[in-house]
Amino acid sequence: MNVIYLLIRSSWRLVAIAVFTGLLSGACSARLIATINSTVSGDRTQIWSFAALALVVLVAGIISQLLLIRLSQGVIFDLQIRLSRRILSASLRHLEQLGAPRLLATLTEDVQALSNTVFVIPFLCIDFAIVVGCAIYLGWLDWVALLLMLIFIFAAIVSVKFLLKKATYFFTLAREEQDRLFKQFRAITEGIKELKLNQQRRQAFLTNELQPAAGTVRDYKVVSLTILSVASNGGQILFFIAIGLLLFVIPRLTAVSNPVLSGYILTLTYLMGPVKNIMDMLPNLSRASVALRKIETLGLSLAAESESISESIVQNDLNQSWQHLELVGVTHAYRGGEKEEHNFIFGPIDLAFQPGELVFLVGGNGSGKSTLAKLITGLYIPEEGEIRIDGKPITNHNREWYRQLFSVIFYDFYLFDTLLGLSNTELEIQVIDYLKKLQIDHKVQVKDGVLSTTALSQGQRKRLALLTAYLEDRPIYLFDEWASDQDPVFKEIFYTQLLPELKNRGKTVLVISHDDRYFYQGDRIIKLDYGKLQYDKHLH
Ligand SMILES: Nc1ncnc2c1ncn2[C@@H]1O[C@H](COP(=O)(O)OP(=O)(O)OP(=O)(O)O)[C@@H](O)[C@H]1O
Repeated sequence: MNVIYLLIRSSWRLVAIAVFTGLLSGACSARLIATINSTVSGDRTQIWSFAALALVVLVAGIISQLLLIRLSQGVIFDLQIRLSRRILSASLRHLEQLGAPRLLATLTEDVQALSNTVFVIPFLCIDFAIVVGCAIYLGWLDWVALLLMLIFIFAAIVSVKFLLKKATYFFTLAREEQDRLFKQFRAITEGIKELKLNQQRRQAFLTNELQPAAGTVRDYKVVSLTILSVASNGGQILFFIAIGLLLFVIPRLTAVSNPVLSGYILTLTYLMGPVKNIMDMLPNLSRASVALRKIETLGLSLAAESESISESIVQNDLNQSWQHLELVGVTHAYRGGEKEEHNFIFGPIDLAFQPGELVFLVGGNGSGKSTLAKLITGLYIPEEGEIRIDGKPITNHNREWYRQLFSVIFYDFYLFDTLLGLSNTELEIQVIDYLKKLQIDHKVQVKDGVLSTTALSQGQRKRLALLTAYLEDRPIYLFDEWASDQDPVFKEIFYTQLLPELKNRGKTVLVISHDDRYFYQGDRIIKLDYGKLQYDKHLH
C-alpha cells in the first residue's frame, strides 16, 4: 500500500482522474455483464447500448492505464534521480561507512523491485474497479448476495493481510541478506583473477561465503513466497466457496429467480480473472513495500548525513585566487569498533601552504597520507579544528567552492570516458597537446569530448587521469602515488619535468610519494607517522 501512497504523493490529481476513469471502466464492465445477463434471460437489448458500454469500458480503461503508466514511470524516474542526488550530496565518510554493496543493492535491486510493481499497478487498479463494479451489480441483483460477498471479501482481506505481514517479514530478512550477497557478487567481479588463480580460495569462497549468503536469501524467499502462495490460493478458495454458496445454498434458503442466479454466476465467473490478478500481485506488493522501506531508510540516512551544499554557491563565486591555505588543529577519526586499537585517530595537525609550492607528502603505509589528502581537499570534514583559506574558515557554506580549487588523482581514481564538465573552445587542441606530452597520443584519441578507449594499462589510465587534471586547470594539484605505476622513463619525466612545470605555472602541487630519489625537486617534505606530523621540512 506504501507503493500506492507513493503514487498519490507524486500527483493526487492524476491518481484521482485515473481512479475515476478506472472505476468508470469497472462500473461499465459490470453494467455490460448485467446487459448480457438480461439479454440472455430474454430481455430486448439495443445493440448500440451494448456497443456504447463496450466502448466506454475500453476507452476509460485505456485512459486510466495510460495515466497511471505515465505517473508510475515518472515516480520511478524521480526516485532514481533523487536517490542518486542524495548519494552525491552525502558526506564521503558516510558513504564509505555504508559501503558500495549496500548502495548498489538499493540502486539496482530495490529500485527494480519497486519498478516491477509500479508497472502493474495500473492493471491492478482496473481489476480492482471491476471487482467494485461487479459487487455493486450483485447488490443490485440481490442484497443478500452482496452481503455474502462483502463478508467473504472482509474475511479474505483479514486473512490475507495477516499472511501478508508474515510474508513481508521474511522478505525483509531476505532483503537484509541481499546486501551481504551483493558484497559477494562484488568479490566475484573485482576479485575474479585472484579467484581463478587459486582453486582452494575459489572453493572456500563458494562454499563459505557465496553459498551461505545466497542460501539464506533463498530460504527466506521460499518461506515468504510459500506464505504468499497460501494467501493467494486461500483468497481464491474463499472465492469459490462464495460461488458454491450462491449456487447451492442461497437458492435453498430464499427464493432466487433464474435470471438473478445466472446473473450471480456470470458476474462471479467474470470476476475470477481480476481476482486472480489481484492475488497474483501480492508477492510484488510485498516485495515492493520492503524495497520502498529500504530505499527510504537509505534515503533518510543519506539525507541525515547530507553536506547541505548548495550548487549555486559555485556559480556565484568563481574567484579561485588564494594566498594562504591553513589546517588548524585538524583531526579525523576512523572508528572501527568497541576496541580502542581498531580506531585510527588522525591529527591534530597544523599545516600551511602557499601558491607555487611543490610539496612531497611522505610516510609509511597507513600513516595517514590519503586521509590528509581527503581532509585538505575538503572531502572529509574535520572533526575538530578547521581549514582556512586566506583566514576564512571553510564551512558548509563555502565548501563546494573550496573543492573546486583542487585537481586530484587519488590512488583509487575513477576514469570517466567522457570529458565531463569541460567545455572551453580550445579543448580539442589542448587535448591533442597533452596526449602528446603524456606520450599516449598513439593509443587514445578524443572526439567530441569522448575518449576513444579506456581499456588501457594502469599506467596509461593514470596518464589519462592526468590529462583530465591538466584540462581542469585548477590552482592546486594533488597526486596520490601517481607515479607508482609509471615506467622509469616516464617516472623521471613526471618528477623532473611535469611537476616543476606545474609549479612554474604558479600551481601548488602536493605529491604523495615513496620515490625519495626525486624529493630534491620539492620545496618541502611533510612526513606523517601514525596520523601525526613527524616533520615539515623546507628544502630551499
Ligand atoms: N575508509 C576507512 N575506514 C576505516 N579506516 C580507514 C579507512 N581508510 C583508512 N583507514 C585507516 O586509516 C589509516 C590511515 O590510512 P591512509 O589511507 O590515510 O594511509 P596512507 O598513509 O595513505 O597509506 P598507504 O601508503 O598505504 O596508502 C590506516 O591505518 C587505515 O586503517
